[in-house]
Amino acid sequence: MVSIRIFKNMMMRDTTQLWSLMASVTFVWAIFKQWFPEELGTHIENYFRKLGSYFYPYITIVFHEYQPYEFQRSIAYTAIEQYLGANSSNRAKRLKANVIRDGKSVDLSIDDYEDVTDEFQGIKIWWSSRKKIPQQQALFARDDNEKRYYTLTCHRNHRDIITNVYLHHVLDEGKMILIKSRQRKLYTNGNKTSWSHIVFEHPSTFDTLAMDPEKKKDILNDLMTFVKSKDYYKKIGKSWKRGYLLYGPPGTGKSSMIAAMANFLNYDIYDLELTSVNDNTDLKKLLIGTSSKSIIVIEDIDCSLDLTGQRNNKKGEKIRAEKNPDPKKDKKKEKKESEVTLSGLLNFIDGLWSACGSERLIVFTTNHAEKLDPALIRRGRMDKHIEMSYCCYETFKVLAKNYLDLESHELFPSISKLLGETNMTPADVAENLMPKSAEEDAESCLKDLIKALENAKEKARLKAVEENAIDGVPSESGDEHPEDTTDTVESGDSSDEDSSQEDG
Ligand SMILES: Nc1ncnc2c1ncn2[C@@H]1O[C@H](COP(=O)(O)OP(=O)(O)OP(=O)(O)O)[C@@H](O)[C@H]1O
Ligand SMILES: [Mg+2]
Repeated sequence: MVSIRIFKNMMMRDTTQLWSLMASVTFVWAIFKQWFPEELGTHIENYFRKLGSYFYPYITIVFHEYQPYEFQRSIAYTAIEQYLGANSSNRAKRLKANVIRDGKSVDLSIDDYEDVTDEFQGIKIWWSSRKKIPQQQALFARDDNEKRYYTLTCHRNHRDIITNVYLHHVLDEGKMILIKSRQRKLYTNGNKTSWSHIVFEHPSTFDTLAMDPEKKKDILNDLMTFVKSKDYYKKIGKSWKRGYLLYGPPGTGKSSMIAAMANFLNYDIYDLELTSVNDNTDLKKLLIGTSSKSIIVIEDIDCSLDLTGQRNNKKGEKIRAEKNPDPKKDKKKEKKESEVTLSGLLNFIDGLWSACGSERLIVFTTNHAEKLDPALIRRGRMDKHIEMSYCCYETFKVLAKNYLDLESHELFPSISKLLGETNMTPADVAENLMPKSAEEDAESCLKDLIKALENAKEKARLKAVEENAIDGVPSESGDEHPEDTTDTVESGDSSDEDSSQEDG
Protein backbone atom coordinates (compact mmCIF):
# COMPACT_ATOMS: atom_id res chain seq x y z
CA MET A 1 0.00 0.00 0.00
CA VAL A 2 2.81 2.33 1.08
CA SER A 3 4.88 1.37 -1.95
CA ILE A 4 1.94 2.13 -4.24
CA ARG A 5 1.59 5.54 -2.69
CA ILE A 6 5.32 6.25 -3.06
CA PHE A 7 5.20 5.06 -6.65
CA LYS A 8 2.19 7.21 -7.33
CA ASN A 9 3.88 10.28 -5.82
CA MET A 10 7.00 9.58 -7.83
CA MET A 11 4.92 9.19 -10.94
CA MET A 12 3.06 12.40 -10.38
CA ARG A 13 6.26 14.29 -9.54
CA ASP A 14 8.09 12.88 -12.56
CA THR A 15 5.14 13.66 -14.75
CA THR A 16 5.02 17.25 -13.52
CA GLN A 17 8.77 17.74 -13.92
CA LEU A 18 8.77 16.30 -17.40
CA TRP A 19 5.81 18.49 -18.30
CA SER A 20 7.59 21.65 -17.20
CA LEU A 21 10.75 20.60 -19.07
CA MET A 22 8.72 19.97 -22.23
CA ALA A 23 6.93 23.29 -21.80
CA SER A 24 10.27 25.14 -21.48
CA VAL A 25 11.69 23.44 -24.58
CA THR A 26 8.52 24.29 -26.54
CA PHE A 27 8.76 27.90 -25.42
CA VAL A 28 12.45 28.25 -26.38
CA TRP A 29 11.80 26.54 -29.70
CA ALA A 30 8.91 28.92 -30.50
CA ILE A 31 11.39 31.84 -30.16
CA PHE A 32 14.16 30.28 -32.24
CA LYS A 33 11.95 28.63 -34.89
CA GLN A 34 11.55 31.81 -36.96
CA TRP A 35 15.34 31.92 -37.67
CA PHE A 36 15.33 28.54 -39.42
CA PRO A 37 14.15 27.82 -42.98
CA GLU A 38 10.68 26.24 -42.89
CA GLU A 39 11.74 22.74 -44.02
CA LEU A 40 14.62 22.55 -41.57
CA GLY A 41 12.34 23.88 -38.82
CA THR A 42 9.87 21.05 -39.44
CA HIS A 43 12.69 18.48 -39.31
CA ILE A 44 14.00 19.85 -36.04
CA GLU A 45 10.49 19.93 -34.62
CA ASN A 46 9.88 16.28 -35.54
CA TYR A 47 13.22 15.35 -34.04
CA PHE A 48 12.38 17.12 -30.78
CA ARG A 49 8.98 15.47 -30.70
CA LYS A 50 10.58 12.03 -31.02
CA LEU A 51 13.15 12.89 -28.40
CA GLY A 52 10.45 14.22 -26.11
CA SER A 53 8.32 11.13 -26.46
CA TYR A 54 11.40 9.02 -25.65
CA PHE A 55 11.87 10.79 -22.32
CA TYR A 56 8.19 11.30 -21.59
CA PRO A 57 6.48 7.95 -21.92
CA TYR A 58 2.98 9.13 -21.06
CA ILE A 59 0.10 10.18 -23.21
CA THR A 60 -2.63 12.58 -22.20
CA ILE A 61 -6.13 12.73 -23.59
CA VAL A 62 -8.26 15.82 -23.00
CA PHE A 63 -12.06 15.80 -22.74
CA HIS A 64 -13.60 19.26 -22.94
CA GLU A 65 -16.95 20.05 -21.41
CA TYR A 66 -18.05 21.85 -24.55
CA GLN A 67 -16.90 21.07 -28.07
CA PRO A 68 -16.36 24.06 -30.37
CA TYR A 69 -19.63 25.22 -31.98
CA GLU A 70 -21.68 22.88 -29.83
CA PHE A 71 -24.12 24.28 -27.33
CA GLN A 72 -24.77 21.01 -25.61
CA ARG A 73 -22.47 19.62 -22.95
CA SER A 74 -20.26 16.88 -24.37
CA ILE A 75 -21.73 13.43 -23.72
CA ALA A 76 -18.25 12.05 -23.05
CA TYR A 77 -17.51 14.76 -20.46
CA THR A 78 -20.83 14.12 -18.69
CA ALA A 79 -20.26 10.37 -18.68
CA ILE A 80 -16.70 10.77 -17.31
CA GLU A 81 -18.02 13.12 -14.63
CA GLN A 82 -20.50 10.45 -13.52
CA TYR A 83 -17.94 7.66 -13.70
CA LEU A 84 -15.33 9.52 -11.66
CA GLY A 85 -17.95 10.71 -9.18
CA ALA A 86 -19.08 7.15 -8.57
CA ASN A 87 -15.70 5.42 -8.67
CA SER A 88 -13.40 7.92 -6.97
CA SER A 89 -15.64 9.59 -4.44
CA ASN A 90 -13.91 7.77 -1.58
CA ARG A 91 -10.46 8.65 -2.93
CA ALA A 92 -10.95 12.26 -4.02
CA LYS A 93 -10.46 14.89 -1.34
CA ARG A 94 -12.90 17.45 -2.70
CA LEU A 95 -16.23 16.63 -4.27
CA LYS A 96 -19.03 18.65 -5.78
CA ALA A 97 -22.58 17.73 -4.75
CA ASN A 98 -25.68 18.17 -6.84
CA VAL A 99 -29.03 17.42 -5.23
CA ILE A 100 -31.40 15.57 -7.54
CA ARG A 101 -34.78 13.85 -7.51
CA ASP A 102 -36.54 16.50 -5.46
CA GLY A 103 -33.85 16.41 -2.80
CA LYS A 104 -34.04 12.65 -2.36
CA SER A 105 -30.52 11.85 -3.54
CA VAL A 106 -27.15 13.51 -4.03
CA ASP A 107 -25.08 13.29 -7.17
CA LEU A 108 -21.31 13.56 -6.50
CA SER A 109 -18.54 14.56 -8.88
CA ILE A 110 -14.89 15.44 -8.31
CA ASP A 111 -14.20 19.13 -7.78
CA ASP A 112 -12.07 21.39 -10.01
CA TYR A 113 -8.29 20.83 -9.78
CA GLU A 114 -8.74 17.43 -8.20
CA ASP A 115 -6.55 14.46 -9.27
CA VAL A 116 -7.62 10.87 -8.86
CA THR A 117 -6.25 7.55 -10.04
CA ASP A 118 -8.08 4.62 -11.48
CA GLU A 119 -6.97 1.09 -12.23
CA PHE A 120 -8.11 -1.04 -15.15
CA GLN A 121 -6.83 -4.56 -15.83
CA GLY A 122 -3.77 -3.77 -13.69
CA ILE A 123 -3.07 -0.52 -15.58
CA LYS A 124 -2.86 2.75 -13.69
CA ILE A 125 -4.71 5.77 -15.10
CA TRP A 126 -4.46 9.34 -13.84
CA TRP A 127 -7.50 11.60 -14.13
CA SER A 128 -7.43 15.34 -13.49
CA SER A 129 -10.23 17.86 -13.43
CA ARG A 130 -9.13 21.28 -14.67
CA LYS A 131 -10.62 24.52 -15.87
CA LYS A 132 -9.44 27.46 -17.95
CA ILE A 133 -10.57 30.80 -16.62
CA PRO A 134 -10.98 33.59 -19.16
CA GLN A 135 -8.30 36.24 -18.66
CA GLN A 136 -10.66 39.14 -18.16
CA GLN A 137 -13.27 37.82 -15.87
CA ALA A 138 -15.18 40.25 -13.71
CA LEU A 139 -14.62 39.73 -10.03
CA PHE A 140 -18.14 38.56 -9.26
CA ALA A 141 -18.98 37.17 -12.66
CA ARG A 142 -20.66 33.79 -12.87
CA ASP A 143 -18.37 31.00 -14.00
CA ASP A 144 -20.32 30.39 -17.27
CA ASN A 145 -17.26 31.21 -19.34
CA GLU A 146 -14.94 28.87 -17.52
CA LYS A 147 -13.86 26.03 -19.74
CA ARG A 148 -13.74 22.78 -17.84
CA TYR A 149 -12.01 19.66 -19.01
CA TYR A 150 -10.80 16.30 -17.79
CA THR A 151 -7.41 14.89 -18.70
CA LEU A 152 -6.56 11.23 -18.76
CA THR A 153 -2.89 10.29 -18.50
CA CYS A 154 -1.51 6.80 -18.97
CA HIS A 155 1.67 5.09 -20.10
CA ARG A 156 1.93 5.09 -23.87
CA ASN A 157 2.48 1.30 -23.86
CA HIS A 158 -1.17 1.01 -22.81
CA ARG A 159 -2.47 3.40 -25.41
CA ASP A 160 -4.47 0.78 -27.33
CA ILE A 161 -6.16 -0.82 -24.38
CA ILE A 162 -6.95 2.58 -22.86
CA THR A 163 -8.43 4.07 -26.01
CA ASN A 164 -10.15 0.94 -27.28
CA VAL A 165 -11.32 -0.74 -24.12
CA TYR A 166 -10.98 1.40 -21.00
CA LEU A 167 -12.59 4.52 -22.47
CA HIS A 168 -15.58 2.51 -23.70
CA HIS A 169 -15.90 1.06 -20.23
CA VAL A 170 -15.80 4.53 -18.64
CA LEU A 171 -18.31 6.01 -21.08
CA ASP A 172 -20.72 3.07 -20.83
CA GLU A 173 -20.60 2.99 -17.05
CA GLY A 174 -20.93 6.78 -16.82
CA LYS A 175 -23.96 6.72 -19.09
CA MET A 176 -25.55 3.94 -17.05
CA ILE A 177 -25.08 5.93 -13.82
CA LEU A 178 -26.55 8.98 -15.53
CA ILE A 179 -29.61 7.05 -16.64
CA LYS A 180 -30.17 5.57 -13.21
CA SER A 181 -29.88 8.90 -11.44
CA ARG A 182 -31.80 11.05 -13.88
CA GLN A 183 -35.45 11.92 -13.49
CA ARG A 184 -37.48 10.23 -16.13
CA LYS A 185 -39.93 12.20 -18.19
CA LEU A 186 -43.32 11.75 -19.71
CA TYR A 187 -43.49 13.67 -22.97
CA THR A 188 -46.70 14.64 -24.73
CA ASN A 189 -47.15 16.35 -28.08
CA GLY A 190 -49.23 19.26 -26.74
CA ASN A 191 -47.81 21.45 -29.47
CA LYS A 192 -48.22 20.13 -33.03
CA THR A 193 -44.53 19.65 -33.69
CA SER A 194 -42.79 19.60 -30.36
CA TRP A 195 -42.88 17.76 -27.08
CA SER A 196 -43.58 19.10 -23.63
CA HIS A 197 -42.79 17.05 -20.58
CA ILE A 198 -43.47 16.45 -16.92
CA VAL A 199 -41.58 14.22 -14.47
CA PHE A 200 -42.72 10.62 -14.92
CA GLU A 201 -43.64 9.10 -11.57
CA HIS A 202 -46.15 6.36 -12.35
CA PRO A 203 -46.07 3.75 -9.56
CA SER A 204 -46.92 0.75 -11.75
CA THR A 205 -44.26 -1.98 -11.77
CA PHE A 206 -44.15 -5.59 -12.89
CA ASP A 207 -44.74 -6.51 -9.23
CA THR A 208 -47.99 -4.57 -9.06
CA LEU A 209 -49.11 -5.63 -12.54
CA ALA A 210 -51.54 -8.52 -12.27
CA MET A 211 -51.31 -11.04 -15.07
CA ASP A 212 -50.47 -14.65 -15.69
CA PRO A 213 -46.99 -15.16 -14.13
CA GLU A 214 -45.75 -17.12 -17.15
CA LYS A 215 -46.73 -14.30 -19.51
CA LYS A 216 -45.14 -11.76 -17.21
CA LYS A 217 -41.90 -13.73 -17.08
CA ASP A 218 -41.89 -13.99 -20.85
CA ILE A 219 -42.29 -10.20 -21.25
CA LEU A 220 -39.58 -9.48 -18.67
CA ASN A 221 -37.21 -11.83 -20.48
CA ASP A 222 -38.01 -10.16 -23.77
CA LEU A 223 -37.26 -6.70 -22.34
CA MET A 224 -34.06 -7.84 -20.67
CA THR A 225 -32.88 -9.48 -23.87
CA PHE A 226 -33.66 -6.31 -25.80
CA VAL A 227 -31.63 -4.01 -23.55
CA LYS A 228 -28.62 -6.29 -23.70
CA SER A 229 -28.74 -6.81 -27.45
CA LYS A 230 -27.04 -3.73 -28.84
CA ASP A 231 -24.27 -5.75 -30.48
CA TYR A 232 -26.63 -8.47 -31.65
CA TYR A 233 -28.88 -5.96 -33.47
CA LYS A 234 -25.78 -4.49 -35.07
CA LYS A 235 -24.61 -7.93 -36.15
CA ILE A 236 -27.89 -8.83 -37.81
CA GLY A 237 -28.14 -5.40 -39.46
CA LYS A 238 -31.32 -4.32 -37.67
CA SER A 239 -31.83 -1.07 -35.84
CA TRP A 240 -31.98 -1.49 -32.10
CA LYS A 241 -35.71 -1.10 -31.69
CA ARG A 242 -38.63 -3.28 -30.82
CA GLY A 243 -42.34 -2.94 -31.38
CA TYR A 244 -45.01 -4.15 -28.98
CA LEU A 245 -48.72 -4.43 -29.59
CA LEU A 246 -50.81 -4.54 -26.42
CA TYR A 247 -54.39 -5.52 -27.04
CA GLY A 248 -57.37 -6.35 -24.90
CA PRO A 249 -60.56 -4.91 -23.44
CA PRO A 250 -60.55 -1.64 -21.49
CA GLY A 251 -59.27 -1.93 -17.93
CA THR A 252 -57.07 -4.97 -18.44
CA GLY A 253 -53.81 -3.14 -17.71
CA LYS A 254 -52.38 -2.02 -21.08
CA SER A 255 -51.46 1.47 -19.89
CA SER A 256 -50.27 0.05 -16.56
CA MET A 257 -48.04 -2.35 -18.50
CA ILE A 258 -46.43 0.55 -20.42
CA ALA A 259 -45.69 2.37 -17.16
CA ALA A 260 -44.27 -0.84 -15.68
CA MET A 261 -42.03 -1.28 -18.76
CA ALA A 262 -40.75 2.30 -18.43
CA ASN A 263 -40.04 1.82 -14.74
CA PHE A 264 -38.34 -1.50 -15.35
CA LEU A 265 -36.09 -0.22 -18.14
CA ASN A 266 -35.64 3.28 -16.74
CA TYR A 267 -36.87 4.75 -20.02
CA ASP A 268 -38.72 7.98 -20.79
CA ILE A 269 -42.18 7.80 -22.32
CA TYR A 270 -43.32 9.73 -25.39
CA ASP A 271 -47.11 9.60 -25.40
CA LEU A 272 -47.93 10.40 -29.01
CA GLU A 273 -51.47 11.66 -29.55
CA LEU A 274 -51.87 11.09 -33.29
CA THR A 275 -55.12 13.02 -33.44
CA SER A 276 -53.31 16.27 -32.66
CA VAL A 277 -50.62 15.80 -35.31
CA ASN A 278 -51.29 17.76 -38.51
CA ASP A 279 -49.69 15.59 -41.13
CA ASN A 280 -46.95 13.08 -41.90
CA THR A 281 -44.30 15.81 -41.94
CA ASP A 282 -45.16 16.87 -38.40
CA LEU A 283 -45.25 13.23 -37.38
CA LYS A 284 -41.68 12.83 -38.64
CA LYS A 285 -40.55 15.96 -36.82
CA LEU A 286 -42.01 14.69 -33.59
CA LEU A 287 -40.55 11.23 -33.91
CA ILE A 288 -37.10 12.50 -34.84
CA GLY A 289 -37.27 14.66 -31.71
CA THR A 290 -37.46 11.62 -29.44
CA SER A 291 -34.40 10.48 -27.54
CA SER A 292 -32.95 7.02 -27.09
CA LYS A 293 -33.88 4.90 -24.07
CA SER A 294 -37.49 5.74 -24.53
CA ILE A 295 -40.86 4.16 -25.20
CA ILE A 296 -42.97 5.79 -27.88
CA VAL A 297 -46.60 5.05 -27.15
CA ILE A 298 -49.57 5.36 -29.46
CA GLU A 299 -52.68 4.46 -27.45
CA ASP A 300 -55.90 3.29 -29.09
CA ILE A 301 -54.27 3.10 -32.50
CA ASP A 302 -57.53 1.93 -34.11
CA CYS A 303 -59.26 5.14 -32.96
CA SER A 304 -56.44 7.43 -34.06
CA LEU A 305 -55.80 6.12 -37.52
CA ASP A 306 -58.19 4.83 -40.12
CA LEU A 307 -56.76 1.94 -42.03
CA THR A 308 -57.70 3.39 -45.39
CA GLY A 309 -55.22 6.13 -44.65
CA GLN A 310 -57.75 8.62 -43.31
CA ARG A 311 -58.06 9.14 -39.65
CA ASN A 312 -61.17 8.22 -37.82
CA ASN A 313 -60.82 10.45 -34.86
CA LYS A 314 -63.54 9.32 -32.50
CA LYS A 315 -62.37 11.35 -29.55
CA GLY A 316 -61.60 14.38 -31.73
CA GLU A 317 -64.93 14.18 -33.53
CA LYS A 318 -66.82 14.13 -30.29
CA ILE A 319 -65.01 17.15 -28.93
CA ARG A 320 -65.43 18.98 -32.24
CA ALA A 321 -69.14 18.20 -32.42
CA GLU A 322 -69.61 19.73 -29.01
CA LYS A 323 -67.50 22.77 -29.68
CA ASN A 324 -68.45 23.41 -33.27
CA PRO A 325 -71.95 22.60 -34.42
CA ASP A 326 -71.34 23.94 -37.95
CA PRO A 327 -70.91 20.82 -40.13
CA LYS A 328 -69.10 22.71 -42.92
CA LYS A 329 -66.54 24.11 -40.57
CA ASP A 330 -66.25 20.72 -39.05
CA LYS A 331 -65.58 19.16 -42.44
CA LYS A 332 -62.88 21.69 -43.23
CA LYS A 333 -61.19 21.05 -39.96
CA GLU A 334 -61.55 17.32 -40.48
CA LYS A 335 -59.89 17.61 -43.88
CA LYS A 336 -57.04 19.59 -42.42
CA GLU A 337 -56.64 17.17 -39.57
CA SER A 338 -56.90 13.95 -41.52
CA GLU A 339 -53.49 14.05 -43.10
CA VAL A 340 -51.56 11.60 -40.95
CA THR A 341 -51.93 8.38 -42.85
CA LEU A 342 -51.29 4.77 -42.19
CA SER A 343 -48.65 4.81 -44.91
CA GLY A 344 -47.01 7.81 -43.22
CA LEU A 345 -46.77 5.86 -40.02
CA LEU A 346 -45.53 2.73 -41.78
CA ASN A 347 -42.94 4.74 -43.70
CA PHE A 348 -41.72 6.15 -40.49
CA ILE A 349 -41.48 2.79 -38.75
CA ASP A 350 -39.66 1.24 -41.69
CA GLY A 351 -37.62 4.17 -42.94
CA LEU A 352 -36.73 6.97 -40.60
CA TRP A 353 -37.40 4.88 -37.55
CA SER A 354 -34.75 2.46 -38.67
CA ALA A 355 -32.28 5.14 -39.62
CA CYS A 356 -32.37 7.50 -36.66
CA GLY A 357 -31.58 6.85 -33.03
CA SER A 358 -31.57 3.55 -31.24
CA GLU A 359 -32.68 1.74 -28.12
CA ARG A 360 -36.33 2.57 -28.44
CA LEU A 361 -39.53 0.67 -27.97
CA ILE A 362 -42.67 1.57 -29.83
CA VAL A 363 -45.90 0.41 -28.23
CA PHE A 364 -49.35 0.45 -29.79
CA THR A 365 -52.41 -0.27 -27.70
CA THR A 366 -55.85 -1.19 -28.93
CA ASN A 367 -59.09 -2.66 -27.67
CA HIS A 368 -59.69 -4.23 -31.10
CA ALA A 369 -56.63 -5.98 -32.51
CA GLU A 370 -58.80 -7.53 -35.23
CA LYS A 371 -59.52 -4.06 -36.67
CA LEU A 372 -55.86 -3.32 -37.31
CA ASP A 373 -54.33 -3.58 -40.74
CA PRO A 374 -52.08 -6.67 -40.82
CA ALA A 375 -49.40 -4.50 -42.46
CA LEU A 376 -49.19 -2.37 -39.34
CA ILE A 377 -48.76 -5.19 -36.90
CA ARG A 378 -46.68 -7.62 -38.88
CA ARG A 379 -43.51 -8.86 -37.23
CA GLY A 380 -40.67 -6.47 -37.82
CA ARG A 381 -43.04 -3.60 -37.09
CA MET A 382 -44.84 -4.91 -34.05
CA ASP A 383 -42.50 -7.70 -33.00
CA LYS A 384 -44.36 -8.89 -29.94
CA HIS A 385 -48.10 -9.12 -29.55
CA ILE A 386 -49.34 -9.23 -25.97
CA GLU A 387 -52.92 -9.93 -25.07
CA MET A 388 -54.14 -8.36 -21.84
CA SER A 389 -57.21 -10.35 -20.93
CA TYR A 390 -59.91 -10.62 -18.31
CA CYS A 391 -59.01 -11.48 -14.78
CA CYS A 392 -58.16 -15.13 -14.28
CA TYR A 393 -57.40 -16.78 -10.93
CA GLU A 394 -53.64 -16.18 -11.27
CA THR A 395 -54.25 -12.50 -11.96
CA PHE A 396 -56.64 -12.27 -9.02
CA LYS A 397 -54.01 -13.77 -6.68
CA VAL A 398 -51.55 -10.99 -7.60
CA LEU A 399 -54.23 -8.34 -6.99
CA ALA A 400 -55.23 -9.93 -3.65
CA LYS A 401 -51.58 -9.90 -2.58
CA ASN A 402 -51.10 -6.27 -3.66
CA TYR A 403 -54.39 -4.86 -2.43
CA LEU A 404 -55.06 -6.94 0.68
CA ASP A 405 -51.74 -8.60 1.53
CA LEU A 406 -53.48 -11.95 1.21
CA GLU A 407 -51.83 -15.05 -0.25
CA SER A 408 -54.64 -17.44 0.58
CA HIS A 409 -58.10 -17.38 2.09
CA GLU A 410 -61.02 -19.77 2.42
CA LEU A 411 -62.99 -17.61 -0.05
CA PHE A 412 -60.36 -17.99 -2.78
CA PRO A 413 -61.83 -21.24 -4.23
CA SER A 414 -65.28 -19.59 -4.69
CA ILE A 415 -63.65 -16.61 -6.39
CA SER A 416 -61.62 -18.93 -8.62
CA LYS A 417 -64.84 -20.73 -9.67
CA LEU A 418 -66.68 -17.48 -10.40
CA LEU A 419 -63.77 -16.06 -12.39
CA GLY A 420 -63.94 -19.17 -14.57
CA GLU A 421 -67.63 -18.55 -15.19
CA THR A 422 -67.72 -14.83 -15.91
CA ASN A 423 -65.51 -12.13 -17.40
CA MET A 424 -64.34 -9.28 -15.22
CA THR A 425 -61.47 -6.94 -15.93
CA PRO A 426 -58.55 -6.61 -13.49
CA ALA A 427 -59.60 -2.95 -13.09
CA ASP A 428 -63.06 -4.04 -11.81
CA VAL A 429 -61.60 -6.76 -9.60
CA ALA A 430 -59.09 -4.27 -8.18
CA GLU A 431 -61.84 -1.76 -7.49
CA ASN A 432 -63.80 -4.38 -5.52
CA LEU A 433 -60.73 -5.45 -3.56
CA MET A 434 -59.93 -1.93 -2.42
CA PRO A 435 -61.19 -1.24 1.14
CA LYS A 436 -63.74 1.59 1.02
CA SER A 437 -63.46 2.52 4.68
CA ALA A 438 -61.08 2.03 7.59
CA GLU A 439 -63.48 -0.56 9.08
CA GLU A 440 -63.54 -2.79 6.02
CA ASP A 441 -61.24 -5.79 6.40
CA ALA A 442 -59.84 -8.19 3.80
CA GLU A 443 -62.67 -10.68 4.19
CA SER A 444 -65.40 -8.13 3.56
CA CYS A 445 -63.51 -6.96 0.43
CA LEU A 446 -63.42 -10.55 -0.83
CA LYS A 447 -67.15 -10.84 -0.13
CA ASP A 448 -67.74 -7.61 -2.09
CA LEU A 449 -65.86 -9.15 -4.98
CA ILE A 450 -67.90 -12.37 -4.81
CA LYS A 451 -71.09 -10.31 -4.86
CA ALA A 452 -69.87 -8.30 -7.86
CA LEU A 453 -68.89 -11.48 -9.72
CA GLU A 454 -72.28 -13.06 -9.03
CA ASN A 455 -74.03 -9.90 -10.25
CA ALA A 456 -71.92 -9.87 -13.38
CA LYS A 457 -72.68 -13.53 -14.00
CA GLU A 458 -76.40 -12.94 -13.56
CA LYS A 459 -76.36 -9.91 -15.89
CA ALA A 460 -74.57 -11.92 -18.54
CA ARG A 461 -77.11 -14.73 -18.18
CA LEU A 462 -80.06 -12.34 -18.55
CA LYS A 463 -78.47 -10.74 -21.56
CA ALA A 464 -77.97 -14.11 -23.19
CA VAL A 465 -81.62 -14.98 -22.51
CA GLU A 466 -82.70 -11.67 -24.04
CA GLU A 467 -80.60 -12.17 -27.14
CA ASN A 468 -81.77 -15.71 -27.62
CA ALA A 469 -85.37 -14.51 -27.31
CA ILE A 470 -84.75 -11.90 -30.05
CA ASP A 471 -83.23 -14.59 -32.26
CA GLY A 472 -86.28 -16.78 -31.57
CA VAL A 473 -84.24 -19.48 -29.85
CA PRO A 474 -86.02 -20.83 -26.80
CA SER A 475 -83.70 -20.71 -23.87
CA GLU A 476 -83.52 -22.61 -20.65
CA SER A 477 -83.07 -20.12 -17.92
CA GLY A 478 -80.57 -20.85 -15.26
CA ASP A 479 -77.35 -22.56 -16.01
CA GLU A 480 -76.06 -21.56 -19.41
CA HIS A 481 -72.51 -20.25 -19.56
CA PRO A 482 -72.47 -16.48 -19.86
CA GLU A 483 -70.23 -15.37 -22.63
CA ASP A 484 -71.59 -12.01 -23.68
CA THR A 485 -71.06 -8.46 -22.67
CA THR A 486 -72.77 -6.79 -19.78
CA ASP A 487 -72.45 -3.23 -18.55
CA THR A 488 -69.63 -3.97 -16.19
CA VAL A 489 -68.41 -7.24 -17.63
CA GLU A 490 -66.85 -7.30 -21.04
CA SER A 491 -67.08 -10.17 -23.43
CA GLY A 492 -64.02 -11.88 -24.70
CA ASP A 493 -61.70 -14.71 -24.12
CA SER A 494 -61.33 -15.25 -20.43
CA SER A 495 -59.02 -18.16 -20.91
CA ASP A 496 -55.61 -17.55 -19.51
CA GLU A 497 -53.79 -19.36 -22.21
CA ASP A 498 -50.66 -17.53 -23.20
CA SER A 499 -51.45 -15.70 -26.35
CA SER A 500 -48.39 -13.53 -26.44
CA GLN A 501 -46.16 -14.50 -29.31
CA GLU A 502 -42.69 -13.66 -30.25
CA ASP A 503 -40.96 -13.59 -33.54
CA GLY A 504 -38.37 -16.21 -34.24
N1 LIG B 1 -53.42 -6.17 -15.00
C1 LIG B 1 -53.58 -5.25 -14.06
N2 LIG B 1 -52.81 -5.27 -12.95
C2 LIG B 1 -52.95 -4.36 -11.99
N3 LIG B 1 -53.83 -3.36 -12.03
C3 LIG B 1 -54.62 -3.28 -13.11
C4 LIG B 1 -54.53 -4.22 -14.18
N4 LIG B 1 -55.43 -3.89 -15.11
C5 LIG B 1 -56.05 -2.81 -14.66
N5 LIG B 1 -55.58 -2.43 -13.47
C6 LIG B 1 -56.07 -1.30 -12.67
O1 LIG B 1 -57.06 -0.65 -13.44
C7 LIG B 1 -56.70 0.67 -13.80
C8 LIG B 1 -56.94 0.84 -15.29
O2 LIG B 1 -56.02 0.05 -16.01
P1 LIG B 1 -55.33 0.51 -17.37
O3 LIG B 1 -55.49 1.98 -17.55
O4 LIG B 1 -53.94 0.00 -17.36
O5 LIG B 1 -56.21 -0.26 -18.41
P2 LIG B 1 -56.14 -0.23 -20.00
O6 LIG B 1 -56.07 -1.63 -20.45
O7 LIG B 1 -55.07 0.69 -20.42
O8 LIG B 1 -57.56 0.38 -20.36
P3 LIG B 1 -57.97 1.19 -21.69
O9 LIG B 1 -58.06 0.21 -22.80
O10 LIG B 1 -59.30 1.76 -21.32
O11 LIG B 1 -56.94 2.24 -21.90
C9 LIG B 1 -55.25 0.82 -13.45
O12 LIG B 1 -54.98 2.08 -12.91
C10 LIG B 1 -54.98 -0.26 -12.43
O13 LIG B 1 -55.19 0.26 -11.15
MG1 LIG C 1 -55.07 2.55 -21.44
